[in-house]
Order: sequence, then C-alpha cells, then structure tokens
Amino acid sequence: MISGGGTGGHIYPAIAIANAWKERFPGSEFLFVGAEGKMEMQKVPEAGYPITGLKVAGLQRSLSLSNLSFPFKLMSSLSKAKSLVKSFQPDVAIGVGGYASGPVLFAAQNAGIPTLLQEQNSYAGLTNKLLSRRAKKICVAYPGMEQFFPSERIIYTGNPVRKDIMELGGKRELATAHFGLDSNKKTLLILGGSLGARTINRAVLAEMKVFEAAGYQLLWQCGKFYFSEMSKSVLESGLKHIHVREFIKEMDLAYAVADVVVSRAGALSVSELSLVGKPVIFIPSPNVAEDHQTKNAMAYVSHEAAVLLKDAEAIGNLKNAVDNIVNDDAKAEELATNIKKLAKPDAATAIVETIATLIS
Ligand SMILES: CC(=O)N[C@H]1[C@@H](OP(=O)(O)OP(=O)(O)OC[C@H]2O[C@@H](n3ccc(=O)[nH]c3=O)[C@H](O)[C@@H]2O)O[C@H](CO)[C@@H](O)[C@@H]1O
Repeated sequence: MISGGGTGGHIYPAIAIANAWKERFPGSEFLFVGAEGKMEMQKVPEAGYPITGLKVAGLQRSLSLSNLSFPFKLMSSLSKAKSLVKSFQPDVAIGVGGYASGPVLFAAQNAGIPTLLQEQNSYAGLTNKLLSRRAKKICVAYPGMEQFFPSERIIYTGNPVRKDIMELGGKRELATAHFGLDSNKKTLLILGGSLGARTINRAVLAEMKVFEAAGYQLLWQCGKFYFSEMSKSVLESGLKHIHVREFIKEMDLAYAVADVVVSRAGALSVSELSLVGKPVIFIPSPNVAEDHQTKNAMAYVSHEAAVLLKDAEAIGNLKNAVDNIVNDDAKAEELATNIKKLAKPDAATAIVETIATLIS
C-alpha cells in the first residue's frame, strides 16, 4: 500500500518505487491511496496502478474558515484509511509525503503493519516526524536528517527516479520530433515544478523575444494554472520558437533534448536533473516551508554543480544567466560533470531492498 501525493514531487517517487518493486517481485499487488481531487488521482492510474482517494485537506497555517472542516475531514479520512488497511491487508505500507500518507500510515501502524517513509526533501514536515516514531525505516535523500528522524532507522538512499529518465541515450532526435523542435537551435528547457511557477513564467514572458532573436528555442512547461494566459501571450507575440506546455508527460524526452535547463528546485526535479547531467540554473521557490528549495539547490550550487538565480532576481536576468553558460563551453561542461557526480542512480533499488527486509 503506497500513500501520499498532492504534487509531482510526492507522486513520481511513489511510482518509481512501485515500478522497481514490480520488476523485482512480479505479481505483487498494489493499492495507492491519494487525496480526492489531487494530481495523483490522474497520474497514478496513467502509470498503471489502482488508486483510492481520501477526503483529506491540509490545515491552513493562516486563520481560515476552511480549517473549521479540518477535524471532520481528518476523522473521515482516518476511518476510511482504517477500513482500507483492513480490507487490503498490505504486507507493508509506504508513505511518500503529502495529504494522504498521514492517515494511511497511522492506520497501518495501529494495525501492526510495517511502515516505511520516503522523505524527498532536506527538511521534514510535522506529519513525517510524527509517523517516524513508529516507522520501521525512513529512506532519505539528504545527509543530516537525524535532526528530524530516529538516526538508527534512517537509510540514505537518495530519491527514487523513474527509469525512463535514467535512460536518455539516443532519445534526442525522437524528442526533437516529438516536441516539434528545430534540431539546429540551442534548446532551453524551462520547468516550474509539477504545478508551474509564477515567477519563472514571468521571467520567460519578459525575455522570450530576446531569447528567440538570439537563436534559442524554448520548451517551456508553465503549469496548468498559467497555461491559458501564457499560450495566449506566445500566440499574440507571433514568436515561432517558444513552445509552451501545460505539463510534460514525457520528461525523459524533455531532458534528452535540453541544452540548458532552468528549473524550480523541488526535491525530485533536483534528483532527476543530477541523473540527467546537463547545465542547470535553479530558481528555488521562496514560498515553501523552511525555504527548503533553496537548501535543495544549495547542496548542488556549493559543489559548482548548478547555478542559482534567486526568485527575486529572475525577471530580467534569465537570458544573461543562460548566456553565461551557453557562451562558456568549459563552464557548461564543468556544471554537467559536477551535477552528475552527485546523482544517486540506485535509490529505487535500495528502497526496494529495504522494503523487502521489512516483509521477510
Ligand atoms: C511548491 C511546492 O510545494 N513544491 C514542492 C513539491 O514540488 P513539485 O511537485 O514541483 O516537485 P518536484 O520538483 O520535487 O518534482 C516534480 C516532479 O514532477 C515531474 N514533472 C514536472 C513537470 C512536468 O511537466 N512533468 C512532470 O512529469 C518531474 O519530472 C518530477 O518528477 O514537492 C517537492 C518534493 O516533496 C518539494 O521539494 C517542493 O518544494
């Protein structure tokens, strides 16, 4: 039983774990548990797994009327989680963070089922800290997580990444055709995390004309909330080499075709980019708990493995940051080599091995 979600950063590691488990133990049965109305309810079935949704909601940090319904939703999701655990009878329950993992792992722990947490970030939220008290293992992606979890149960595996992203060789031509790109142009891949990023979108809007005039083409994932506005702006501009997408399903192809990547620094994006091994400019979101995206990015920037562009400075300075890499082959090569050195390609396998020890 695998639970969690809310954003891609929780969903894709869950899918990567399930895929690696299925490869090692074919014939296993899975049940994903997500939150009704969230992204996992679509992405998990697309990946070929069954999912059930709980009515869960986060508690707003600010005073909000929606908090009044929080205790009722929590009670209802706890009770549904309990009956799902009872009927599915999992051998193990895995929590990947995000709304649903709290009630499901809590119910599994109460039922005496072994639980494992996979924490993607260098910072742990309250739910995972509470769940870690009774979790058998906590698989983490950053060193120093003893400050949040019991040290004797932590395993430093790295984040599990979908296999197709680890196999980019020979995909560039296919990717060029797939996205309708020009094979003679430098390609910038712009990523705003699974939901898109307002500042990054504004930064692209502000400079897309100069990018195109300088001979670049952009493959730009802007997020579903921004898509209609961004695609309209591109259409009205008459620019031919700015390819805006709401969401990219084929991330392996997007990574394969990129010469330089500009990205938010969500934990999974960072882990994937280090496996991809291309020059990256991180623009961390300043709107996340404990500023954890800046910490994610700095773990790389401090090793000369990526460039940092602050969110507050992104608009108006993106082209310059990209030019500094594209016009300096040695710098581009150094960034690509250094980021690859920090990759953890065996994370999914290590997590599967850990789960197997819990079951046996
Ligand atoms: C705003 C916010 O709360 N962000 C958090 C969220 O980020 P977010 O959900 O953006 O997650 P990440 O950057 O960690 O991962 C994004 C995932 O979505 C995939 N993808 C993205 C875009 C796309 O078009 N297609 C696609 O498949 C990526 O390949 C990757 O697997 O969860 C992360 C992991 O807990 C945290 O570190 C982030 O701080």
